[in-house]
Amino acid sequence: MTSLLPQGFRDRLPPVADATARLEQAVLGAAFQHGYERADPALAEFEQGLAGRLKSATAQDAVRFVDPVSQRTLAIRPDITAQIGRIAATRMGHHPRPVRLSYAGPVLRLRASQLSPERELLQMGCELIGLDTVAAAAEIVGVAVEALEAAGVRDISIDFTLPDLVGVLARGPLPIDPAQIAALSERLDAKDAGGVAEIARAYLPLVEAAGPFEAAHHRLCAFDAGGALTSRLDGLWAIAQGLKGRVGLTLDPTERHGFEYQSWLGFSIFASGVRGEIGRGGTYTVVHEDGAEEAAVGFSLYADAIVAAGLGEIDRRRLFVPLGTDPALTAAMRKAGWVTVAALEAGDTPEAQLCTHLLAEGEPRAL
Ligand SMILES: N[C@@H](Cc1c[nH]c[nH+]1)C(=O)O
Repeated sequence: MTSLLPQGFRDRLPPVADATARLEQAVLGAAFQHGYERADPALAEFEQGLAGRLKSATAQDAVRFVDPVSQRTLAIRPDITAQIGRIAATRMGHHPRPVRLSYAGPVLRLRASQLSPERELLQMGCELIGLDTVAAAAEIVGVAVEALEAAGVRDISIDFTLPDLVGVLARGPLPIDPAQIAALSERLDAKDAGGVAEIARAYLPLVEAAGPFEAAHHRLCAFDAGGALTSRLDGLWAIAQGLKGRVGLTLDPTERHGFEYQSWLGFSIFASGVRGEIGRGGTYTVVHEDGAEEAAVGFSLYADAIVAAGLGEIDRRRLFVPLGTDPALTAAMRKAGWVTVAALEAGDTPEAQLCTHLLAEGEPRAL
């Protein structure tokens, strides 16, 4: 046997599994305090219901199978956001707007991305359905930051992007052949100046626009000759002002990676010491059963990257309780917050039980 699990899958063992559960609790606890109540969508659902739920979402990266019971194709969720959209549009369709929901659970990807080899990930987040205003987006970004802070993550930075930027410019002040929008977006995302120039020279300043937030924002404002981007740029500025000094802020207006269905606003979340992003979010459109569209905004965090970097982890203190100790004393220790590990045999040792402390003469002693 070469490996126990397929590529991209792994078991979470102690202390990682506990750290992950604590992280989830801290994040959802912070969200709950902002009025985001938890929804727990199904692990799999009809592929049709999932694929078309968010406007502009292309064929999802979902693992599919034919359900022997319904004889229909089911998809295992690759992203919980679309499921929350479905719930808000259907069973909670009559709920007053905006609807605020949180979630946490495993998602499954057909293929791993270049950046992360994992195919099963723990995704957690919040979605606000019914609004995609500056106030709504500012709340969502603020909750994401607060949730991460509550989980012990420090040195957070946020990279904003304008996912529909090229489309807006192409349909407005800087027209290009609609068939070339995708190619142009790709080259801008790759910062391929030569490739951009081949399609439309007018877009070249966007290659240079990325960087620290304020400077990048000024460059974009100067570029925005026709005023087509004014409302987006003003909104972005207002959102960033609320975070200034608290988190690092950058702006990369043509970043497209991972932003498939987001509309006017997108953002990636980073933390120092973690390779790659730990979360993403933005505004998007939920499509109802009757075709009606509804604005929304949300964020998702990926727990494994955070835990792997040792962030969000709490001290692992374990108190070894020798054989024959009064159970009432052990119970009092737990009440005082200790993790107690009882010896069950005479030869047992604190070392064997990975303990950091020993209960001796009624007191915990550090080892
Ligand atoms: N679910 C998206 C992020 C998102 C949440 N809400 C809106 N966007 C992702 O994981 O990339």
